[in-house]
Amino acid sequence: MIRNVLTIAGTDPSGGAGVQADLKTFSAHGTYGMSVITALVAQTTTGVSAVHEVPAGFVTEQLRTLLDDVRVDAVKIGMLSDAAIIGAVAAELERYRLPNVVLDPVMVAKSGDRLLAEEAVLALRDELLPRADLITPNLPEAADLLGAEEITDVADMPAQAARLRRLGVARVLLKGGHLGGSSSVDVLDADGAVEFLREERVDTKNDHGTGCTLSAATAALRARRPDWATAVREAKEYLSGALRAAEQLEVGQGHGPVHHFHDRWD
Ligand SMILES: Nc1ncnc2c1ncn2[C@@H]1O[C@H](COP(=O)(O)OP(=O)(O)OP(=O)(O)O)[C@@H](O)[C@H]1O
Ligand SMILES: Cc1ncc(COP(=O)(O)O)c(N)n1
Repeated sequence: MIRNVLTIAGTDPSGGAGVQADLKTFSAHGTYGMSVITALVAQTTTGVSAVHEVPAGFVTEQLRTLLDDVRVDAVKIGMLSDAAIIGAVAAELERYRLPNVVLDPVMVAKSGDRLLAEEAVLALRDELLPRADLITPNLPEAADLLGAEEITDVADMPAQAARLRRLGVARVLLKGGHLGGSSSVDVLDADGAVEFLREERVDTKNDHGTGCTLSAATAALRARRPDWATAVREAKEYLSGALRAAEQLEVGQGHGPVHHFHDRWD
C-alpha cells in the first residue's frame, strides 16, 4: 500500500524549498504527497522578496477539510510564519492525533530572510516541540530554541541535542551543515542512542532547500520504515545524492535547488 505523507509549510515558486521541495521529495520516495500551505513566499534562488501569510483560521480549515477525508501516515512541518499559525497547527495535531510528525523548526532562509516572526520562537518551543516525534533544527535554530549561544564545534553537538530533548522533545536530529568542513555532520539523539551521521560535503552552490529535503525525506521514509534511525540515515543519503545530482540543473543565479531523483525507489 502506498503511504500518504503531508507537508505543512510555505511555498517557493522556484521549486527549491518549502512545499514544492517537500512534494518532490515525497514522490521520489514512492509516497503520495499532500500539502497544507501556511504562507505564500515570493522567493527564488537569490532570496525572499515578500511573504503573504495565510490566516491561521484558514490553515485550520485546510487541515480539517483534508484530515476528515484522508488517512495520513506521516507529517512534515516546515515554515509556520507566526504564533497564530503555530497554535492552529498544534491544535489540529492534537485533535487528529497525527502519527510520525517531523518538525523542521524553520526560522531564517539561507538568504538571511526571516521565515518565522522572532516573537513566535517561544510558541514553537512550548506548543509544537512536545507534539513532534522528531525535530530537525540547524545550529542557529537550536541556539534560539534553547536561548543559548550557537555552538561551533562538532564535539559539542551531542550535549546540545540532549538539551533540546530536555525541552520535552521525543527525538532530535541536530544538523551541522553550518559548521563547514570537508564532511557534513549531523547528530541523531533518538530512542536511547546518540549517533553521528557523516556524509562527504558536496562542493556545490546548489544548497537551497537542503533542510526541507532532509525533513521531508525523513517523514516519507518513516512512513515506510520500521524505525526512526533507519529513516534518518536513508534520508541523509538521499540528500547527498540530490546535492550531487544538482549539477544537472540550471535554475537561477543564486543558491540553486537540489535535484530529486526517482530511480532508487522503484
Ligand atoms: N554541501 C553539502 N554537502 C553535503 N551535505 C550538506 C551540504 N550542505 C548541507 N548539507 C546537509 O544538509 C542538511 C541541512 O543542512 P543545514 O545544517 O544547513 O540545515 P538548514 O540550515 O536547515 O538547511 P536549509 O538552510 O536548507 O533550511 C544537513 O544534513 C547537512 O549536513
Ligand atoms: C517556504 C520555505 N521554507 C523553508 C525554507 C528554508 O530553506 P533554505 O534555508 O534553504 O532557504 C525556505 N527558503 N522557504
